[in-house]
Amino acid sequence: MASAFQLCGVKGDVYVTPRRSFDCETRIGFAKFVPAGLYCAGGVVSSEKVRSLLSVTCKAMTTTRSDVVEKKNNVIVENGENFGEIEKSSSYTCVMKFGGSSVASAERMREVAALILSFPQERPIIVLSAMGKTTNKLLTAGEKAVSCGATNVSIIEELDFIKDLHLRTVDELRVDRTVVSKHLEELEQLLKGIAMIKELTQRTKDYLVSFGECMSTRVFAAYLNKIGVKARQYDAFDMGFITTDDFTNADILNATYPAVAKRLHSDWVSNPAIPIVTGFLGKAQKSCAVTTLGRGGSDLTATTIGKALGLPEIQVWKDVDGVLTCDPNICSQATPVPYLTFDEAAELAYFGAQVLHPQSMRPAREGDIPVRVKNSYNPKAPGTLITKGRDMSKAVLTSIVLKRNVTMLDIVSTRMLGQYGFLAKVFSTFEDFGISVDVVATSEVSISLTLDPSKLWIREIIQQELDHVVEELEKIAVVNLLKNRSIISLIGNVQMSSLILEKAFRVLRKLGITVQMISQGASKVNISLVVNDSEAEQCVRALHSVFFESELSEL
Ligand SMILES: Nc1ncnc2c1ncn2[C@@H]1O[C@H](COP(=O)(O)OP(=O)(O)O)[C@@H](O)[C@H]1O
Ligand SMILES: N[C@@H](CC(=O)OP(=O)(O)O)C(=O)O
Repeated sequence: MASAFQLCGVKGDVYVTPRRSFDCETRIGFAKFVPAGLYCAGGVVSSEKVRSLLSVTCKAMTTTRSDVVEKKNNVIVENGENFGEIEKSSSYTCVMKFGGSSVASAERMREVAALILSFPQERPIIVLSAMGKTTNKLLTAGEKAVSCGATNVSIIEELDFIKDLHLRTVDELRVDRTVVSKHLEELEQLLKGIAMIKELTQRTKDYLVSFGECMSTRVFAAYLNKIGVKARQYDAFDMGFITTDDFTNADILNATYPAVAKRLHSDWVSNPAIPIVTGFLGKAQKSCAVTTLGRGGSDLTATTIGKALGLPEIQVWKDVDGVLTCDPNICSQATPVPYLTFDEAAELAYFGAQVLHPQSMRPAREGDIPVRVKNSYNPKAPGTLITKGRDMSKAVLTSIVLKRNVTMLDIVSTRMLGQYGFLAKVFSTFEDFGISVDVVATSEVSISLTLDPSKLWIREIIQQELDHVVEELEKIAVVNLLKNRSIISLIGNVQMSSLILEKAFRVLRKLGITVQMISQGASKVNISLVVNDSEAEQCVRALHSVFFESELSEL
């Protein structure tokens, strides 16, 4: 049965008093991570939930109203009812993912270790990406190997860079070089193999880039063990991450959840150690080869583990103060967004905000596990908390996202088919060619749509596929293919769509921009506008000023 509480906390403390009000399960976690100062939140949570969360998250509990909830010798009593012993959770309390920039050097790894240890009440699972730009360097090395000849592999600049980075890091951390030396040798052998067969398949690409995460996690685990913190390295492809065989963009299969939970639980029970897991990687269900989850896929690794273990919180540590109102590389004035819903975050990620992997919100939403986006360079910043719901009554616009280099198709029916037949034929054509569609706007006899560029990254195939699609559609329609377009997504409260559109179009009219397509999805959190690539950044900056930079909001 649900009981009513108000929770106020400083780090490590939770005060519980009676109150009605909103869902606060996630705010308990918030109190936990505010490094200094007071935070208050009210909420309705079940007694059971409070008990389990407190047991996990709080070092100490202090009561402000001892008649309601108190802690006596580790026993929670609520309104006189005894809920029994507060049990420390037997295994993990959260998952913490650190991206490439967070573990880019020995110094950064030391800082991340210190950061993890600054939460002594946590028993985290750590997910790491490859160090810095290692993934890009590996891909470039692979492409160079295709044409450089087997005898020239050792002089590929990127291979040198990767060797130097990892050897320098282990030396600086004073861990044994053997931690990475075998992988570095194998990497060179692999590049020689690619050079000999003069081909870099999608499957080989995945195996190639896996060296990045395999090495960063080994280095970090060795460092933790060296400083006396027991850690255990895991390759995701050997610990239960089962995926489709879609190399370079594999989907995680449901069998992953029980397999990962079982492995992590049983290892903890038999020999507790902090797990250090490779992000981004999996094992293909059919071929058993190493797969990757798409660029930025370590976020998805983290949320998958969070769901598998039903953890109270998933943390993704980045190099920015959370999800921002816009890409800071486009708008230097972008500011952190304190709260987001899973839907908003998913839409934002899908429509191109690099900060989160497009699929990463799915496991968190399914498991209803709060995701906190934090800055490993600035841990005191509150970051962004992503949950199922938030107070939208005052929300207008949350964030502006830009997706560049999009291909758009205008398809006008020649009326050879009826309306239903026309729409069905158009979409079945895309299905037949395995091309996914992003934004759609339709009228009775015409459709405008954009194609998802992430699915179209092998250039030669794109053109060929597009030619076939157009050829097929021209049997029933006049087709106009428009390249170099951008989607500007306005993520926010679509209940306010009239206000958002009024403001947005005022700005765009002032700039003399023609919007070529507009779409408001059923998700109710996103309005998408399509403009020319060449005008897009200027539009985004102007929209950002009008919505987020108050002194210019009268534009
Ligand atoms: N809306 C946004 N909010 C925050 N960061 C964004 C946004 N859009 C783009 N970015 C970029 O995403 C980067 C963080 O994502 P990413 O590089 O994948 O992090 P990591 O490698 O640490 O996981 C930031 O440095 C920033 O440049
Ligand atoms: N290393 C992989 C996976 C990843 O998630 O990286 P990051 O967390 O640095 O975005 C990539 O670069 O895509």
